[in-house]
Amino acid sequence: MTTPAIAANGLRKSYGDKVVLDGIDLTVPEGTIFSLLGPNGAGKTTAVKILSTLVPPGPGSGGIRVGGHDLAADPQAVRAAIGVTGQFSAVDGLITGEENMLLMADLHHLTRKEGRRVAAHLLERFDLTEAAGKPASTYSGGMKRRLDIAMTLVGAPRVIFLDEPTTGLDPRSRHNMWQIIRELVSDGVTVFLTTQYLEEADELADRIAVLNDGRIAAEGTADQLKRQIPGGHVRLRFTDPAAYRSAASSLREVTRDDEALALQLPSGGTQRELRAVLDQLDSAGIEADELTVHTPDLDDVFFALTGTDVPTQPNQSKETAR
Ligand SMILES: Nc1ncnc2c1ncn2[C@@H]1O[C@H](COP(=O)(O)OP(=O)(O)OP(=O)(O)O)[C@@H](O)[C@H]1O
Repeated sequence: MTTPAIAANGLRKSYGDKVVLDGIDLTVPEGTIFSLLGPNGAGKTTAVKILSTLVPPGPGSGGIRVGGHDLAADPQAVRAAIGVTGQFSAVDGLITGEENMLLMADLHHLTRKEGRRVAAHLLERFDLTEAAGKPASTYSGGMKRRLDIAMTLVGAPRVIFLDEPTTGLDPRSRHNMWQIIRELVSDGVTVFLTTQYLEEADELADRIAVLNDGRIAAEGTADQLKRQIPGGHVRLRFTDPAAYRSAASSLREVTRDDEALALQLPSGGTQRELRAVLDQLDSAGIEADELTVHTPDLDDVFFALTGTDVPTQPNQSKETAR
């Protein structure tokens, strides 16, 4: 097995009396996307700051290795192996996109010629060549995020921390950013992603951890997390109130929504379970006007594990119409 890109044991951090991280373990294999989810204030940014050497871990934390280096013994080597973008953007609005890139090249001690080559290549890759000569303050939100990532890549990091990279972006820019993140990973980079958008974690992450009350409440692939919680059901909708009432009284274990003339029957969503529901409806002579299958999604997981409201979501269909 290869060495993980990130391995943290018993990560702890408190601010005053407030315990933010209460001993969490994180392991991220190389070349994968790991997503840390959690409600506002759960400690996601704190975890990123510790792993990227911006703040020290709390006393009692176990060992932390990032990019193959021990964070306590060799923070310099960790810094050289990582890139961080997100809530604390490095983009300087007063200078142009290209000047921002060249500044990064200087910081990484590239020669003038090499700096220009790398900057031009990355500006092109992130579709910023045309805007390269304009002050970054004139860029749209999506362009600034792209510039920020391009600047991070000047140092050719092997591990990238993306702290809420798409917050505030419109759907098209969000999808562009997802594509960029996928390309980074296909180049072998490891991505540690924090996000408020469950759809984003579902789309991108190989593994997801849900942070709540200072601890990891659950960890796994999106599918594994969804399987951990109940919530699958079949929903039947009627237009005729009499048909609705008759179905409601002849079916067992249903949840009624009298206003919408809809009934909900628990069902795991497998073909076998769905067939059982259909057989039950046939034998009771029930014909609904609409039947939809609902399988638990990450919203349900988040709600079940953190007991908080689901964060703001882009439009997301929870129902699979049949
Ligand atoms: N420097 C600090 N001093 C005191 N408290 C802090 C400091 N930094 C963070 N906190 C507190 O630690 C908790 C976790 O903050 P953090 O920013 O890590 O959360 P988060 O999960 O990233 O939240 P969000 O999604 O809102 O960005 C919060 O209650 C925050 O107020």
